Amino acid sequence: MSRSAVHQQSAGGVRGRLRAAYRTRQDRGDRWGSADLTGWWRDAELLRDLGPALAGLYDESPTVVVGPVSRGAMIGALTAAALGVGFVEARKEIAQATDSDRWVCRTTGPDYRDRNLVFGFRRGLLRSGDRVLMVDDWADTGATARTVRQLVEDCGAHFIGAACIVDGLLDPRLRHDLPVRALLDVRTL
Ligand SMILES: O=P(O)(O)OC[C@H]1O[C@H](OP(=O)(O)OP(=O)(O)O)[C@H](O)[C@@H]1O
Ligand SMILES: Nc1ncnc2[nH]cnc12
Repeated sequence: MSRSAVHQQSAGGVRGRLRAAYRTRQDRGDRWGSADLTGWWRDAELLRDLGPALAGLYDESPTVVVGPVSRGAMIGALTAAALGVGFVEARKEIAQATDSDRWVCRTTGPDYRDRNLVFGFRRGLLRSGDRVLMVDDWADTGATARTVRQLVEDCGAHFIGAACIVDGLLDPRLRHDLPVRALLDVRTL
């Protein structure tokens, strides 16, 4: 059985527990409400099991994990620890320390809140031979995942794909094209 097939079996329990701990916060008259993910991080067993479950979404072994701040960085670090590889934050504030401190930066297309955000990290954190797994909690427009993919490719590294907790992709083609894999489909929450 492949690595992802083995992991997918054990991820079955994680999926059920994620659904049970998820809440939509909604006032009367509010059509959509907002997603409350805090229960996922508050549950010690879920927190322990999330990294291995996300790590198992792809068979290809990464050499490094990249996670966009803030929630992508938190669960990205859990996933990197489960895989035994290092972790790179994709930061929203570019904090170049000196003129010689080279960063790679890219601006997203409109994200789920219609923002164009600048993401980046120190150029030296990725090598051209790296195989990179991106981790995030949620994919919606895919703008964040697309931008991280560009940053990885700017470094000459290989983008394996995005491993997310929730697939809420508005454009289903991105699932294959980026690619994006997730533990939960938004319609099952
Ligand atoms: O597919 P997209 O439309 O790009 O949306 C996905 C991004 O949106 C959320 O981040 P958010 O900006 O809410 O940041 P946070 O993790 O700091 O809360 C989420 O963590 C993803 O990074
Ligand atoms: N609808 C949503 N709820 C919470 N986080 C998100 N990130 C992107 N879309 C989101």
